[in-house]
Amino acid sequence: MYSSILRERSGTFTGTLWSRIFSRNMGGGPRTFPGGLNKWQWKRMHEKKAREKENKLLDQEKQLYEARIRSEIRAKMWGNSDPGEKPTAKPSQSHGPMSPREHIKSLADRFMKAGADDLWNEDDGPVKKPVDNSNSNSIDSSSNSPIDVRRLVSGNRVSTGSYNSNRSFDSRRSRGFSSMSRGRFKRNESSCDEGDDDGFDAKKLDTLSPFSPKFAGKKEKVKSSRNVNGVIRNRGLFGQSQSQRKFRKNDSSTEEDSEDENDGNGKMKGWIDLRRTGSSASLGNHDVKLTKRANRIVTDEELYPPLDINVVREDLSKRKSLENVMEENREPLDSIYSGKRFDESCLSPLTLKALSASGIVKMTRVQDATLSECLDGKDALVKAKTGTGKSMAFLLPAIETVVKAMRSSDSSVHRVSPIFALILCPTRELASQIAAEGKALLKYHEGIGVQTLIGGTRFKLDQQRLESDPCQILIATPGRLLDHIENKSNITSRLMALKLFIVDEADLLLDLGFRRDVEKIIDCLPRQRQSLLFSATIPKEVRRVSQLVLKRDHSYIDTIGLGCVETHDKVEQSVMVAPHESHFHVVPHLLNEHISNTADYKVIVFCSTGMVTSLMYTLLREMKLNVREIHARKPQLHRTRVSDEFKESNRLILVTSDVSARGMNYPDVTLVIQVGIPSDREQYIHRLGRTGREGKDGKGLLLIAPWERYFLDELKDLPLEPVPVPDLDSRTKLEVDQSMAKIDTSIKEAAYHAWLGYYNSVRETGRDKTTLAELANRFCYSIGLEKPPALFRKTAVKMGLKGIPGIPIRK
Ligand SMILES: Nc1ncnc2c1ncn2[C@@H]1O[C@H](COP(=O)(O)OP(=O)(O)OP(=O)(O)O)[C@@H](O)[C@H]1O
Repeated sequence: MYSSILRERSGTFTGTLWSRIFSRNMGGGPRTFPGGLNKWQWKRMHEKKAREKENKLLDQEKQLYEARIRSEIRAKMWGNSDPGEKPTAKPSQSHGPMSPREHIKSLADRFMKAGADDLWNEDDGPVKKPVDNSNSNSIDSSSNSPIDVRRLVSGNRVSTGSYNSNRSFDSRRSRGFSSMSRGRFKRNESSCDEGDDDGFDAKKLDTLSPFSPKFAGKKEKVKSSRNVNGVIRNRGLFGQSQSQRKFRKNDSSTEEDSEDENDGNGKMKGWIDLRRTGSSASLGNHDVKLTKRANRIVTDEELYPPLDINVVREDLSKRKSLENVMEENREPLDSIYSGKRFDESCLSPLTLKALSASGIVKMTRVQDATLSECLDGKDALVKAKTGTGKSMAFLLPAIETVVKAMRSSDSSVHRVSPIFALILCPTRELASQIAAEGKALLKYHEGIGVQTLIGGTRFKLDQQRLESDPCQILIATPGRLLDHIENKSNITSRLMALKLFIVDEADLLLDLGFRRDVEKIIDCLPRQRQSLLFSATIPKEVRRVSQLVLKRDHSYIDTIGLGCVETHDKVEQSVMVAPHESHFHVVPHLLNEHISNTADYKVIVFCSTGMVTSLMYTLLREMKLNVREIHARKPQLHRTRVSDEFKESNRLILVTSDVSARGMNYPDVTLVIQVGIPSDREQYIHRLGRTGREGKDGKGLLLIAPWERYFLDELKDLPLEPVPVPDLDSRTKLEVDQSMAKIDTSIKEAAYHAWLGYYNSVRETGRDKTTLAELANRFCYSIGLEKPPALFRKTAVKMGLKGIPGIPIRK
């Protein structure tokens, strides 16, 4: 479904993780998985297993840590750093720590080397020599004065003023561990080791032993044993000791700071800080030497250092909340959104501002899947379900292309103002709708304009409009654009600067009806351009002819996925098979039923042709239903007005032909009724797609005659439920008959001719002309005509109906 994003490049499928998983698991492979699981159950099962595994690993890590602490403490008790060795009575002099002076000198040497900046970390700072007040013989007690390592080793850097400690710390931090991994590292690295531990406080121990519950409650005891020698190994590198925090606050330490550290609990800090002055990388071998400290006596308290269970809890809760945040951001599998935000993309700030002004934050799956590819300038053929934001998916790259082109192009080079992005779409209403969306996205981009070139308006007015207003993005229907190209308006020269060519509803525009026009338009465009084709349906033939527009190495981005249904799960689909004669009775009945069950109803009724639409509209209007009509025979002004009205309102019925089937975004349509078979499977999907947009619910009903059943074969992979023909009460029947009787005969005759023309053009029904004539006659009687109206001879010849019984010809 949505989350399966398949990319095909030059015949090979590549792409995101999911596309790879699906291309492996789904593409040509089984649709169900062991245990009869479907792919989502299979995926969820594996995600759960991964989580469990991760938790198990964390537990193991804790246990290992505890074991390690215990074994090291045991070793200290025996006076040997290696738990496996025999206990020794005296500390080994050969492994004693180097003196602080030596240590600092080695650090200084290392830190002063060219390019050693990045060896500094936030722990580099004022340290002082630890005071040996117990049995340690390994520390040089002669030097008591505080030592600022940074000052010591980087005097010249400080004096030149080029060293910014804070900046250095931040950059270090940003390169370093995440807080979680730091935390975990801290636990692993902070083990007890031999060495001076004078002044070593319980807080330090807290961070050392976070796991074993038997250590809890020993804190007080430890406080009383501060004079016990002991160093926390590497703790200074990753732990958050008090002195570190203090140091971070004021990295150029004062004498006062140092004095504080010299007394009481601060005694050991000096030594710890000294150890903290370099990363393990910076310390190199010196660090190794330091860890091999003289043995010392370990008290009971130290043997069982207090476990701060709160630290563990905090760690775990942090981890949990992180998981929760991730879980929250994860979109449900049937959501149209991907979870990615627009501000994570590289759209220009003004576009982002416009998006957020419209309340648009998250990308839909198709936008997420295509945006980076489109912004990279690659050609793409994109397939995504209806109402999932394809228009925005191509408008955003169009805007960014214009922004880039305007930034780089010298306006004096162009004699005429250039059009950088051209969008072709099949209908006038769709062009206007895309233009409106484009204008909203261009709200903050001054000097960038979007214009339409659509039929039904005056040619001259088009030209004036194009010249007076800025227009770098042009949205056009093929016929009208071709008119302009062929009439040698300056559109051809303006198109020479074109960078991006987009074809919306690409399968329709590359189909025979439009292909000629599209080919002629392409001939006028520069060859060096990016091209994008979008549609909710892309049959195989269209993939083949897409080469007309796209480069050979284009991407194929399919957010629906191989083998997945192209319609929305949330849209209930049903089919009703009723005799043709009863269709004009059934439709009002269904509408009345829906209206009484749905407070805010909004219904679209699709009819096969404009004239049949007109007849249906007139009938429903006669029956006092709140109804509007749009079809190609209506003047453009009427079409625009009705389209806008239907967008804004509810409790309205729109009767329409296929002019409204594609792309039209009428929000919150509750029911789509298709009367008679659509021209093909794709058209069924697009008509149905007027409901259930933006992930909402919807209903669709296909009403066909028994002889149209063959068409269901084309939809057999879609979840269509057969529903019975309703019992029509005599009152409704009478009401329909009376209303039909009131309708002008010319409307009915036109409807008959249109009906005949439509079914004659459908391959399956047009083959057998005699049967077609019989069916047409039945239709004719069902709409209240006494006899079929005659055809013009020329028309009959064209349709292959001349001489067919039941088809009268005009004398
Ligand atoms: N990221 C987004 N967040 C919220 N709403 C969005 C987003 N992207 C698009 N929309 C809205 O979703 C609606 C449907 O979008 P659009 O008409 O582009 O769908 P479509 O995929 O082109 O449909 P069709 O296949 O019918 O042409 C529009 O109202 C649009 O403004």
